[in-house]
Amino acid sequence: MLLIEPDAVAKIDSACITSGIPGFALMNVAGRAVSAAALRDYPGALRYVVLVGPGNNGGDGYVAAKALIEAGATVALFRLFDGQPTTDDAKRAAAECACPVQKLEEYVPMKGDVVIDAVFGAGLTRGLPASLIACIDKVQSAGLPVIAVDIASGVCGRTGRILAGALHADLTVTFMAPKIGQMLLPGRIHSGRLEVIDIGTPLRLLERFASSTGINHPAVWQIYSGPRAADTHKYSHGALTVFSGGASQSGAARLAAAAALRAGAGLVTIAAPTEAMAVNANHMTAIMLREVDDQNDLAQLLEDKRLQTFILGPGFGVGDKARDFALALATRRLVLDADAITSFRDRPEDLFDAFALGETRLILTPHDGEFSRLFPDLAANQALSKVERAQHAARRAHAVVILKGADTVIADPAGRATININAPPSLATAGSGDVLAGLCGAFLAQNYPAFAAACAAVWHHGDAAQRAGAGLTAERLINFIET
Ligand SMILES: NC(=O)C1=CN([C@@H]2O[C@H](COP(=O)(O)OP(=O)(O)OC[C@H]3O[C@@H](n4cnc5c(N)ncnc54)[C@H](O)[C@@H]3O)[C@@H](O)[C@H]2O)[C@@H](O)CC1
Ligand SMILES: [K+]
Repeated sequence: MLLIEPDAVAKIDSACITSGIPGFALMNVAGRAVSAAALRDYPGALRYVVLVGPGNNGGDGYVAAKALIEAGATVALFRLFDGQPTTDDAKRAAAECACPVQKLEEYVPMKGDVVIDAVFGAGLTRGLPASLIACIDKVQSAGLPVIAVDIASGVCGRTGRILAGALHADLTVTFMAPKIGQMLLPGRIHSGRLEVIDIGTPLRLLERFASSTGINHPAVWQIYSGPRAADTHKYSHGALTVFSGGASQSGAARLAAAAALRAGAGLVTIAAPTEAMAVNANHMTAIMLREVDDQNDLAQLLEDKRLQTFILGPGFGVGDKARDFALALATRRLVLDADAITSFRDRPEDLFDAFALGETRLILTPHDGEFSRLFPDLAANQALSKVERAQHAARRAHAVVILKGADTVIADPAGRATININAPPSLATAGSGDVLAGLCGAFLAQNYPAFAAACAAVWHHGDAAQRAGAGLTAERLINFIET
């Protein structure tokens, strides 16, 4: 699904005007859509309270207030102090709205009020004024329902961050396409339910100005996921090797391996050190086992050219061995997770250089902590959104980066990115990351390009968790993977 950045809103607006679609016509559709949503969702409201700001977001608010009055509703309109309309369209909308204007400071919440937030939209450039923050506190502590126009005031449409105070909306009526800041946290939480209204912007303009970031969706990998041919062979469906840690840390590799098998990898092998052979053998049936202690053993293993895909990290332990193994695997496809990521803390460029040439074949799966060990400067840069951090990291590492969290972002070195939105909070459970690494390996082994493999893995991870429901454990999650 398309996403847009706040900067694009103004560009689309002026391109519409050039195409003969006046901005005021768009504003009219937008404002009327807000009014319709308010009447539909809150037909029992005693009063609709419209809060308006100085720009076109305020303009939408005047249009909504006018439409609500025409529908016979009781409406009160409060304007941000110093918030006289500044744009021609907003001036016209204000002039056409018969509702008396009061100062924002004068608003006293009453039971039965439904608040419509049309103070700031895509044009918010700095933290909210004190009078608005005070008003937000009043609204929020009165527990009134809030409908945000385009985006909840105070949420940055690019980063999803709160610049200084922000409303919590129950419903956001947004226009053209969702904004990136409505998909990233905490902006997604502040948006409440999101309704996207087509206000008549031509699709060609939307596509021209849309972000290279989209919502993660099966369309990204669909073309690689067709049914297996009748003459299929387990090697043609991907031989995947997962490295196990020592005897007491081998569970993580088994979770990854089991998830990979479930997600369609043809042949899954655990490569374990001698001390972990027995424990792995006792816990596995369909998964093969191979003894690999050191670099010599690994070199021997790599002589088998059918083995093209590897997972290194879950339960593996931090240190030289993880680093040496990763570098030895640099000509193959590799999912680098957990401890193996941390192992490059002191010399991340060794890893990045090793995978610099040829097709993208490295997938990194850091959570925030691991990310900050490999990319400390990007992690500390508060100006960057989570999407931008992942994009910069992917370019630098010549890798697909899965920056995990409740709003996982997947980015590739070419600048493509998706934001995943199907993961329930229950996924924050021990071993869940190992299952994700296994899914990445499974799709990579089935010859999906790295970006498609990562997107598919993250989506199926969330999808399985949704179907598994409450009481989620990593073992249970694997049983709900359906590809
Ligand atoms: N295609 C379009 O572009 C359309 C845009 N529409 C609406 O227009 C909105 C964007 O309009 P604008 O670009 O006018 O942006 P806003 O309505 O968000 O407001 C921008 C104004 O607020 C001021 N401002 C920004 N941050 C401030 C702060 N912290 N304190 C005080 N003042 C601040 C700016 O100087 C500017 O005057 C969208 O969100 C949407 O609601 C709709 O009318 C439909 C069509
Ligand atoms: K708003």
